[in-house]
Amino acid sequence: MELYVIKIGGNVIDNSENLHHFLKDFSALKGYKILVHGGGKIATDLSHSMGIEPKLVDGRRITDIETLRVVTMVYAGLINKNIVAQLQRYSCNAIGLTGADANLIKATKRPVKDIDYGFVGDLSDTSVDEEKLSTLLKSGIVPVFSAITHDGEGQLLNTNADTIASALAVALSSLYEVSLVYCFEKKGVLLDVDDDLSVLREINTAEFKKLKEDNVIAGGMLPKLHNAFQAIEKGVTEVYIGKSDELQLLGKESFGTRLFA
Ligand SMILES: Nc1ncnc2c1ncn2[C@@H]1O[C@H](COP(=O)(O)OP(=O)(O)O)[C@@H](O)[C@H]1O
Ligand SMILES: CC(=O)N[C@@H](CCC(=O)OP(=O)(O)O)C(=O)O
Repeated sequence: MELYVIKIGGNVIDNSENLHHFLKDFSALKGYKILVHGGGKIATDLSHSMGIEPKLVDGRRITDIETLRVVTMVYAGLINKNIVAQLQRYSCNAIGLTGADANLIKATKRPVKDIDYGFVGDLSDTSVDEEKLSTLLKSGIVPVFSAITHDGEGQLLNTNADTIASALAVALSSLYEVSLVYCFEKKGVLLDVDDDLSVLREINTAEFKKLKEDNVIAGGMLPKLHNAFQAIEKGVTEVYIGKSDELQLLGKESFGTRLFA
């Protein structure tokens, strides 16, 4: 049985027109599906307006207790519930979740090494309860995960949404043929970040390494591809990175970049 795990990034969520276009196409996808959303840009903007200076290291947010409050409100509240309401409008019976709900994703607070990331959760191969998630899917419900997890001891944790999508895809690979799709505002992995026509239709691990060395791939694309390649190594059937308003092209050659081992 096939399952789509689709992640939508913060730049798309921040643009209501693009978000609606994406959610309409997501609703129209047939079969089992899970949506994972970020919202980093909105959390950053709101932090600024609350006088809390956002700090990110290699795309990961340093999450002190104040920041944890902001991201919980923004990701698990505002964004998650809006997305669920929009999906209901398109007759997609979604349920909005954090990892704490039904204990679906348990994380471990990142240990302090050179940097103290604060309340940031890391995932392991046993973090996801795939059996319980599968029960939800089989009852016709579409899970929508925000970037909030928990440690099982009462502590909420902020976890990168790309990582959550990858961990869900890997865990559910034992039960489904999983396609993991990262949707964002560009056409895929680009040779020139400002030119959508420069999209690479395929990349493998060796090419990724070379593109990294040549600084063709940078910023948020680095952890995204790292998560994506990990998913392939751990048994996910197919992984794509592509543009949020082209989801209807999924399964055709013209959608985004496909990753190979
Ligand atoms: N080679 C590349 N191809 C596409 N995007 C790239 C590339 N290198 C860097 N990027 C940047 O990575 C960003 C995506 O990462 P990020 O902002 O973390 O995504 P999201 O929040 O949607 O998960 C793009 O907006 C783009 O500016
Ligand atoms: C720990 C950590 O960095 N968490 C992320 C979670 C949100 C996210 O991943 O959002 P995008 O997909 O929009 O980047 C953050 O707070 O930015």
